Amino acid sequence: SVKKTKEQYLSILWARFQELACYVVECLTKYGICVIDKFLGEATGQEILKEVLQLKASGVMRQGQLVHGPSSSSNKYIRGDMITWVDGLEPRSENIHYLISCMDAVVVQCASKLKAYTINERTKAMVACYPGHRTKYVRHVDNPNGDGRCITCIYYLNKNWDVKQHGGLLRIYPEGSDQVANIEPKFDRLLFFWSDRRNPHEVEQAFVERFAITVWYYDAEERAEALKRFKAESDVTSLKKQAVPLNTLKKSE
Ligand SMILES: O=C(O)CCC(=O)Nc1cc2ccccc2cn1
Ligand SMILES: [Mn+2]
Repeated sequence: SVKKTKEQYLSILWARFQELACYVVECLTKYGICVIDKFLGEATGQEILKEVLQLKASGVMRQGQLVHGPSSSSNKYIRGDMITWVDGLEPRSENIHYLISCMDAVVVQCASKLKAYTINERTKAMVACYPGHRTKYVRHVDNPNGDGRCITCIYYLNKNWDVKQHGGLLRIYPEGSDQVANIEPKFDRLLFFWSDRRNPHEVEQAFVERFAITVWYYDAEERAEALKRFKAESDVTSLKKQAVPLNTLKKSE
């Protein structure tokens, strides 16, 4: 019956995410970075790309604002990405929602193996487009001051990407090492890295459109600390609003 096959499908998916999680935890622990290729397969990746292109066509994507900078023309020389935040429940976003659920399913399995963290929340998904014409993102740290984010998870959507022609290479400079990680923003590629000062990174100038979907996962303890600190400084509800509990593919579902 259909129900049977759906349950079988989900249990196969769940077993695969358990396997992936072991690899992710091993890589993160050893290198602080982990790349998984062919995460969802050609067809699903294609559907997600279609939904992202629709988002772009709908005009909701805005110039990425610097966290602490006024919006000025110089921004595009610091970060040229156009972004929009989605929770995947928007109309015509079923495949983006599926991607986020799969990211959550892998991270939930990792969480139980990452003793140093308690990961139970994440941001919404940030859909980013570098419009090309030499837009880039200067070297930065995602979470330099302990705002609670511990893992950055990026899914790339760029078919037949060739860095030599198209640019857009993500370069990560792991702290304390003279090695640089050069990550090509390849289609259906999933990337994890620690969000803190261990992983300064930059996006080299892109000559053609470059799409990615990013989710940041919170460590409960660091997040609680940050909220306490922010309570003194600003309206905490805005920060509270940003956190989403992980929507995992329940085994029983
Ligand atoms: O697309 C990539 O390969 C990575 C791009 C990247 O680092 N994006 C990014 C985007 C951000 C948006 C808001 C706040 C912090 C942010 C930090 N990093
Ligand atoms: Mn970043």
